[in-house]
Amino acid sequence: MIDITRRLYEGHPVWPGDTPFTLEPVSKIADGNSVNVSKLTTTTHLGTHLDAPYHYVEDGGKLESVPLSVFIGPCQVVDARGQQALDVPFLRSLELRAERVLFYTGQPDEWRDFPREFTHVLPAAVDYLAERGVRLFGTDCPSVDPLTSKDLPGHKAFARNGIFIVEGLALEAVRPGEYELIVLPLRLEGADASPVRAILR
Ligand SMILES: Nc1ccccc1C(=O)C[C@H](N)C(=O)O
Ligand SMILES: [Zn+2]
Ligand SMILES: [Zn+2]
Repeated sequence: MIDITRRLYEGHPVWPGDTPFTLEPVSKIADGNSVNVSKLTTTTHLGTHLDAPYHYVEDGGKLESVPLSVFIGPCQVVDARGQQALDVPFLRSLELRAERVLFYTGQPDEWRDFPREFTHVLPAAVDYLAERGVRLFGTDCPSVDPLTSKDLPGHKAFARNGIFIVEGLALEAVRPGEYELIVLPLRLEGADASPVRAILR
C-alpha cells in the first residue's frame, strides 16, 4: 500500500488568506487532567482534500452528494511533469484506461510554502476526460485552476461533467501505472470540501 496523503502538521501551508491548520491541546494528562484532548482548526481545503461541487457552484452538490462509488476502485497514475496546463493533445497521448486518474505534475510531497505556480486544467481537457468515462480526477497541485483565477473555468468544467476533484495528492514516490484507489472524505454534513486519506494498492 502507498499512502498518497499529505502529512498534516502545525503550519502546513494553506491557500493564501484561508484558515490555518492548528491542532492545540485543550486538556493534558501532564497537567493533571484525566485525558489528552485537542482542538482542531482548519480550512476544509487542507492538504490532500476532496472538493464538493458546492465549493465552486452555488447550487452544486454538497459533500454528502458525492457517491461513495467514486472513491474506491481501479485507478491510473499518469506522469504529467513538464505540462504547464493539462490540455487535450497531452491527454490524447496517454492511454487512459480507468475511471479514476491521478496526475503527477512534479509537486513535492511536502510544501515548504504554498505553491504559486502549478499545472492547471483546461476546460476542453475536462470534457475529453468525461468522454473517456473518467469520474474522479486527482492532482498533486493545490487547485485545478491557477492561483489567481477568479472564475474557476477548470472547476466549473468538472462540475458540468459530473467529475469529482481530489487536490493536493502526494505522488512523488508513485510510479505511473494502474492501481486500486481508496479515498475517504469525512462525513461532514453540508460541507464544501473535506480532507481525505488517500491510498493506492
Ligand atoms: N480555500 C480557498 C480560499 C479562498 C479562495 C479559494 C480557495 C480554494 O480552496 C481554491 C481551490 N480551488 C481549492 O479548491 O482548494
Ligand atoms: Zn479545494
Ligand atoms: Zn479545488
